[in-house]
Amino acid sequence: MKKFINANIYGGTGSTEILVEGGKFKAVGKNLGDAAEVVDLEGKLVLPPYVDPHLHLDYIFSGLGEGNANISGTLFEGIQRWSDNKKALTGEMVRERALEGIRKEVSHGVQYIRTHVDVTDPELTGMKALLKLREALKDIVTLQLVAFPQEGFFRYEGGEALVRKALDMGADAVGGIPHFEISYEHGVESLKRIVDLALEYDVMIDIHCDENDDPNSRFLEVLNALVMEKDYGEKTTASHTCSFGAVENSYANKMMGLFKTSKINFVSCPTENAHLQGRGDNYPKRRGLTRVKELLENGNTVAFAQDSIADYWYPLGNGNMMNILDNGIHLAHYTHIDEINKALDLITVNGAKVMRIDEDYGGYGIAAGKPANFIVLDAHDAYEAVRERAEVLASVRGGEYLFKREARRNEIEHDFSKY
Ligand SMILES: O=c1cc[nH]c(=O)[nH]1
Repeated sequence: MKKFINANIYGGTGSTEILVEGGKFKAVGKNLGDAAEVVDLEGKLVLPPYVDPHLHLDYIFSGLGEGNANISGTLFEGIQRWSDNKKALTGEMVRERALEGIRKEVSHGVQYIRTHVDVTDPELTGMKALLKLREALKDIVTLQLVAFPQEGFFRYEGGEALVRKALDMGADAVGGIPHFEISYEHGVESLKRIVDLALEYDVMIDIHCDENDDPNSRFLEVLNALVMEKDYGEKTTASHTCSFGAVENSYANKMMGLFKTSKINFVSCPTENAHLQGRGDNYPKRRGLTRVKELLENGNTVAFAQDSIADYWYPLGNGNMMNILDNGIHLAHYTHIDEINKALDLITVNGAKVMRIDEDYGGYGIAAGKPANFIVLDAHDAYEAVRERAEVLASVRGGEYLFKREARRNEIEHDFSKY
């Protein structure tokens, strides 16, 4: 039995001690009694592990070594360049890239990743490699795989059959990209078939949806209607939905009521979409984000995600979810003190809801009976953590350290008090 004392547990329960046994939380509270090993957390903030609910592990570093890998900085150039490049893709390349991406994310406190895997490839190279890693790495990180037809469910010849094949192989969710199909009708039809597939295979849905600035791009409306009718909103995620940040309020207000009914989830990728969107604008220039704050106020789950690391869509990124959060709350004006105090939800519990970790993966959160997975930040409360973009000092999985490091924040030696 191991006891962690002097913890400041995120969410304000007032509990300061955590008892761990057999890889699970045995108790969370105060004065919990003796344990063979006692770890003093010195009042640091303890929270469930970071969740990255949207990452392209098969693309990571594909854009490195090419200078500016995407000259226009647009989604469409990214897709074209990837399409050209992926012809040379091997399983070993995917394995190496994904492992490096996972290593980075885990070193920043992530323990749960939903990765979209491009299945518009007759060999399904990415899916095969990532299925192996999902199993091999399960004690370190939970990987959830989305069968994602990057070049189109219909637009890519045989796309639909490849999505089905990936589901047969064991993908956890089905994806789509209706705004990239060749017409609005094709996009709508792709969504209908994707929802049917999800019901047939009993898997979650995660759609790259309206990743553009076009206020008339209405695939979110269609997706929402389809899953609302089937009562499947809680198992569905609309990713990106950038165009919803460009629509008129009168339309958005109508949709908010429907989202409330369907309970559909949203994933926003603040750094990626600030980079990719607004490229056709002069000034004023759109921010590229969906209506994060308003959707949260509406009661829908919204989570932030990294999306890309040095690939054909985005030249930066390092798997640090605190960086994503910092960018996201600025771009979304989620900066009232009450919002900052709960902003960590966007990279923890909200992502966990999107991935259904509590329901389908044995539990998420710091409570008795759940897997003893948590992280410790170099801060004493949530406000300090977000303001300082606090570093992750430790990541614990199944009660054991994945890593532990010394705080670096105050490492400067100079004595400023003398001035
Ligand atoms: O943002 C992204 C990244 C990869 N692929 C997409 O379609 N969109």
